[in-house]
Amino acid sequence: MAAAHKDLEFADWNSILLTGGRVIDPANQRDEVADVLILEGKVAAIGAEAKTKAGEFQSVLGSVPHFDATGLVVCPGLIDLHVHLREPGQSAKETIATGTASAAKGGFTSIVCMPNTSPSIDNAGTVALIREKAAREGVVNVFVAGAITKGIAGEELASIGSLKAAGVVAITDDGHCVQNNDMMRRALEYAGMFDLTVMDHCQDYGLVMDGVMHEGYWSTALGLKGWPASGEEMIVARNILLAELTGTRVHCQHLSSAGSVRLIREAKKRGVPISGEACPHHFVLTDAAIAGSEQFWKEDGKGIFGFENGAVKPTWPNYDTNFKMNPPLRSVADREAILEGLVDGTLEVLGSDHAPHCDYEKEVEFDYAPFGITGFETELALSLMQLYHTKRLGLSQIIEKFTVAPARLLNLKKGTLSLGADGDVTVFDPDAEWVFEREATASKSKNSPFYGWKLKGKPIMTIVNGRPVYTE
Ligand SMILES: NC(=O)N[C@@H](CC(=O)O)C(=O)O
Ligand SMILES: [Zn+2]
Ligand SMILES: [Zn+2]
Repeated sequence: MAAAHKDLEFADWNSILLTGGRVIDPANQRDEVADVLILEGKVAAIGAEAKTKAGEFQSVLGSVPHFDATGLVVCPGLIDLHVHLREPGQSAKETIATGTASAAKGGFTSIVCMPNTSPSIDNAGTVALIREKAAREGVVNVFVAGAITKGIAGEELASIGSLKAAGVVAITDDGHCVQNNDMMRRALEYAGMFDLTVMDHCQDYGLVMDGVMHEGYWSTALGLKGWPASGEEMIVARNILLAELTGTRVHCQHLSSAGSVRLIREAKKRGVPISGEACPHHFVLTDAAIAGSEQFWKEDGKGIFGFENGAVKPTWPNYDTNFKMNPPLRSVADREAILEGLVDGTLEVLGSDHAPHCDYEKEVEFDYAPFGITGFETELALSLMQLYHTKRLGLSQIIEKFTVAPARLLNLKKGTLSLGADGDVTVFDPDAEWVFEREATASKSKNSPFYGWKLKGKPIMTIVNGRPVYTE
């Protein structure tokens, strides 16, 4: 692999020439070996003229840094539309600095942070605070999602117009879910007026109650309170009906169940403005992981993940709180349905739901641990493993779900390598094998279930506005 970049001091530059990589830009239906030139933060040339232009520029302003991307994929900077940065108020878990460093390490150039902070992002002042802080301390582009309701408490609508004016790219009560259907209807009507996407964490409180894992065989075997899939599907169905009623798009976040995929597939066929997102943990793991069941590890160990290498040992009962997230890991059938939804386009975007929590919070009984796991640094590899290395999808289709699809959903001027576009680029090796180590994560929190896993697919360079912010 090329190591030329190690000798260069990139920090002063916002121009770079990437040569010999496989350039995949789904927005422009491009998939070919080509050179890419970023000049002063913008995509300046792709193909034969990249070198010529770099030469011209060079003679005027000195040499343009060069990276040999032969054998690597060069694509528009990846976007993660569902992440928790924990500022303001929860900086023991994560900060904008550490969260964006982890994003860069995962290959992401743009991220959308959720409003369940302390205080929540339900007013223009807090939006401004985060945007200013992100501009100063963040290493990737940070877009902000505002709250639907004040304090994400579900009782009174937030000032949606002023949130939009302050620059939010969407609204959601993520972490919570607006239970009152009329309030959700009004939120959709306002959001429609302001041309703002509404994202929703789909959870019916009555059905879910104090459930901590998927309701099924394993919740019974482990003696843990179950959370039925219908607790998610009920709200997905509600969102479909309200999207239809109001004409405003609703994006259903972190879907985990077969029924949700089925509902969205059917609604889309009728032209309802609805969309869905999948997170790697839901299409890689199942609830049997919480039991540490032999069955789970054997079943998957035979497959692409190579647990037989001894990285992860089945232990019964496991109760590892790093397998606890909202919504929960579900059954094998649910996992398959999420994969099918990704393959047939029902679920058009991938997101991490990067949700950092401190060790002391997670190191308690399963019932008491907070929901959520970190995700930036394993997201690309797990997606490639479950979708590309298993031949379910091609690279271009996967990259689409990480670039142009989320950009379109949120009206972001990102996600393409069109001439003149922002110079955000991700360079990755789809075949590189590596082990995810706890000591290596750039996140402030360590709550991942994937340590010790042998992964395949690795970000090599993350470029934001022409500047490498991460190099392998
Ligand atoms: N997903 C999670 O399990 N946790 C998220 C909240 C959320 O995304 O709903 C968190 O903020 O910790
Ligand atoms: Zn959520
Ligand atoms: Zn979330």
